[in-house]
This record gives sequence, C-alpha cells and structure tokens, in this order.
Amino acid sequence: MAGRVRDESDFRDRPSKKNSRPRTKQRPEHEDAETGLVTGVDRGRYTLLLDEDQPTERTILAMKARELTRNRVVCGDRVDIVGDTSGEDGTLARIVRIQERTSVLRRTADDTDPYERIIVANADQLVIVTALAQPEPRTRMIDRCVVAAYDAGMDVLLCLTKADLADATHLRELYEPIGVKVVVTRRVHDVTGAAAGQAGHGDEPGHNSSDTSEDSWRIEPLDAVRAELEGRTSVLVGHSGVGKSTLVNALVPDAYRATGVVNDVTGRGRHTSTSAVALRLPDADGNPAGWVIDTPGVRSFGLAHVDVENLLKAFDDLDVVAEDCPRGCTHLDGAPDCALDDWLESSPEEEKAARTARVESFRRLLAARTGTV
Ligand SMILES: Nc1nc2c(ncn2[C@@H]2O[C@H](COP(=O)(O)OP(=O)(O)OP(=O)(O)O)[C@@H](O)[C@H]2O)c(=O)[nH]1
Ligand SMILES: [Zn+2]
Repeated sequence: MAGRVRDESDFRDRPSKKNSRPRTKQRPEHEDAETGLVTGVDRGRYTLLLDEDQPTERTILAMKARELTRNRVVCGDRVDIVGDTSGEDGTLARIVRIQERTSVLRRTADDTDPYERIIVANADQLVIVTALAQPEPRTRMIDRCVVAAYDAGMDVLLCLTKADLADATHLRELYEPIGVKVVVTRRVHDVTGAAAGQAGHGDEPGHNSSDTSEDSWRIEPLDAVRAELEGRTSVLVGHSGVGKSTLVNALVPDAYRATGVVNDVTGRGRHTSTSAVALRLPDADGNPAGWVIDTPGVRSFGLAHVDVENLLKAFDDLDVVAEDCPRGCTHLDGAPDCALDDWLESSPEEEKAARTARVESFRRLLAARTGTV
C-alpha cells in the first residue's frame, strides 16, 4: 500500500487556537523509551510483549500516557513505552507513542456502535472463517469482509470449515478469481484418540455422556492452514459457530487453556472479552512463526468509510481500465460510459469468461459496500 496510513491522529492532532496555552515545559521526547507490541486491550489496560524473540522477552501491562488520551491504541500496534517495564506483578508502564502503522483494519459506525473504529493495526492478512454448513455460508458477509480487507491493503484468506458436511466448490469458484486464497478444512475422526486435546471448546470428546474415546477428532489439513499463516500477522474473523475457536485452539495449542484465558486485570474469562487478542503462532516445531489475532467481537463490518478507488487498487487489471471512466464513475452495473463495460464488450472471445468474472465480482463487492444488494 502506498503512502502513510490515515488514522485518528491526522485530524485530532491539529493545533487548536482555543487550546494553545503554552506548556510551561516541553515534554521530553522519551528517548529512553522501549518498544512493545500490543497483544491485548481491556478497558484502558494494554498487554504488551517486549523484546520479542529475545532472552529478555516478557509480557507487561501498560496504560496510555495523558498525551495519548484521545488516540486509540489497538491490538497489533507497536508502541513506545516508559516507566517500569519490568513486567513484575503490580507494575504498570506508560505508552507514550504509537509507531506508524503499516495497515489499519477499520469498521464504520453501524447500528450497534456509533463510532468508526480501528479494529487491528499492522496486520497483513484477513482470514475469513466460514463454515460450509451449520451455519450456512453467507456470501454477502464474506464480500463485506473482503472489501474491508482490500480497503486496508490486506490479503484475504478464506478458510472454509466443516468440509466433512458440505462441498466447497461453489465458494471456491466465487472467490478465487478475485485473488482470495482458499483453504478448506474438515473434521476427521481420530481412532487413536491421540488428538483429543485438539477438540474445540464445548464439544470436547469425553465431556458428552454419549461420547466414547472413538469420538476423538482433529481438524485437517492443519499444515495447509499454518502454511498460509506463517511469517504473517493474520486477523481472524467469523460468525459464532463456524469453528473459529476450534481452529485457533488447533493452531495455537495453549491459546485458551481449558478454562479460557483469564484476563490479567479483570480476572474475567476470555469468553466475556470482545476485544482482539494477538496469539503467537508456533510452527510445526513449536518456534514462533507469526501472529494470529483473534477478534471475538468482530462479526461484521460497517463499510461506509471505504473508498472506491482503494477497492479498485485490489483489482490491478480493472484499475488500469477504469482510468478511462468518466469522472466520478460509480463503476456499478449500468453506470453511464463505464469503461469496464467497454472492456467486456471489446474482449477477445477466449478472455470473455475471465473478464466477466472479474468485473462481476468487483461490482458485487462495490454493491456490498454500499448496501445495494
Ligand atoms: N462437522 C464439523 N464440526 C466442526 C468443525 N469445526 C468445528 N466444528 C464444531 O462446530 C461447533 C462450533 O465450533 P467453535 O469452534 O466453537 O465455533 P466458533 O466459531 O469459535 O464459535 P463461538 O465459540 O461461538 O465464537 C463445535 O461444536 C465444533 O466442534 C468441522 O470442521 N466439522
Ligand atoms: Zn467506471
């Protein structure tokens, strides 16, 4: 993605005349600040990882310094901190700076939340977890997630779960032409019972009176999913019941121990949290191999903020064609003199099907954004 990422500070940091009472003393630049990664946020308390991958690696708690009061710090942010960064019990460091973000996944105000919010920073991939059945896949919801990701300059991985219940062909055909990578997972019975620990919460083998040890199961192919996540920072979204927790537990075995992660500050269980949590993905040998950001509260995106031009950038071929569109062209079906239509009409026969799929998909995403579907 080109240029700097927009964020709240772009409009909030403007000097205001009314508020220009000079400070008696310029705050020091915090040159001694350390840098940490925000892995969790809960009511003004931030969990940070310091000295990632070093022998001194540690988790600490911090709060925002006063000068950052109006800036949102989110999961995935890299921040500068001062104060007691030992991580010892009872210590609380101070976040004094948010480092420049490489990406910002955001959602616009919707009925349940009146504010535009940044959900996650610095992620490079959005993983949309969708069940092939139970619950039925909803393509409009997938489209909306794709739009949010492309707007943020992120790649999209569509993870289709429960392939043991239904076929993935149709969804594959719908999304692969628009640059979405697709992985398909299924539940397989594990007669040895060796993978019992991999079972999802609420459905653990042996916990149900009708279960026998033959009912142990695991998710496959886990390696294929892991391969798509390694070396990246991925945000997972998905509706309740699609198997997202099952997948996270399988990929990050100690993610949410039996009782769930208990929040350091509130002591409440993980299941009550609605904010994103960054989990370190281990590779097959258990070495750190990327980040998985689970977003329990994010099930849809308000998309009013999305810029058509940004979305178009995710479609290189169409972006070039649309340069010939009239100013302000909506590129939607029926838009007067839209160059995309000329491109289809003038298509060589052998390219017609592929071009049509591209334009139709792009228009479907545009419509999903504006809510005209
Ligand atoms: N048949 C089948 N069931 C699965 C598969 N993956 C998960 N499940 C089951 O689907 C149900 C929901 O899975 P969860 O992992 O709890 O779903 P979730 O998306 O985390 O949903 P919430 O916990 O409500 O947010 C559980 O009973 C899982 O055992 C799969 O690949 N096939
Ligand atoms: Zn156009």
